[in-house]
Amino acid sequence: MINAPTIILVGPMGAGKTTIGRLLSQHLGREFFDSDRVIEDNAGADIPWIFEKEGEEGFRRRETHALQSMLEQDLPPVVLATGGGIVMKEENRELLKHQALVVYLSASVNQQLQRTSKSNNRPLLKQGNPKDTLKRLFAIRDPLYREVASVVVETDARHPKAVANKVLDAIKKYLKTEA
Ligand SMILES: Nc1ncnc2c1ncn2[C@@H]1O[C@H](COP(=O)(O)OP(=O)(O)OP(=O)(O)O)[C@@H](O)[C@H]1O
Ligand SMILES: O=C(O)C1=C[C@@H](O)[C@@H](O)[C@H](O)C1
Ligand SMILES: [Mg+2]
Repeated sequence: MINAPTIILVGPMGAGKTTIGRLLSQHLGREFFDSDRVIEDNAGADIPWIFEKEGEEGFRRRETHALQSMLEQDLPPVVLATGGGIVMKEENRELLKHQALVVYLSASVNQQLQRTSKSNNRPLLKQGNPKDTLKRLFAIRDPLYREVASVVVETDARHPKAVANKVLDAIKKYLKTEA
């Protein structure tokens, strides 16, 4: 068991934040949350519906609200997976940097493309060519993920369990250097 604050996973669509977050929470005996699910539960609607009715701007407002309310609650430390665009707002980045231990799960654009190709629930990948979109988002967001993260873990060509173990090792190493 490790004595870490709330662990927040950031990274692009298909990096595996939801998948790895769930594995980490099981390993650590912590509760698991996913900001995308919290937004959907609060809205009583799914993400494609929110994008359609309220635009990306409406979704981002809901995302900030979900992040704030998760971090403001006096919960024991949890594992929180976030949506790929959480780093786009400066106020979110400030919350992430100061209120949690942030792990950036990185993945190449080809790997992101492969992992997102089977599902239909990411509205940003429904407009135009998904590979071009992922490339464009990567160029904007990679520096922002790095800005907020204490730990960066590369996920390409690794089984989810191997990624989760790598994250745990990286967190332990980080906490030792911080002590
Ligand atoms: N390390 C991995 N190896 C193989 N497949 C993976 C790995 N990590 C995740 N996947 C698969 O990739 C798909 C996307 O993963 P996941 O939903 O966890 O990504 P995400 O980062 O949460 O994306 P989003 O930002 O859209 O929420 C899932 O089908 C998952 O099973
Ligand atoms: O990368 C993004 O901007 C997004 C990623 C998903 O997790 C969802 O939060 C939503 O589809 C937007
Ligand atoms: Mg997810």
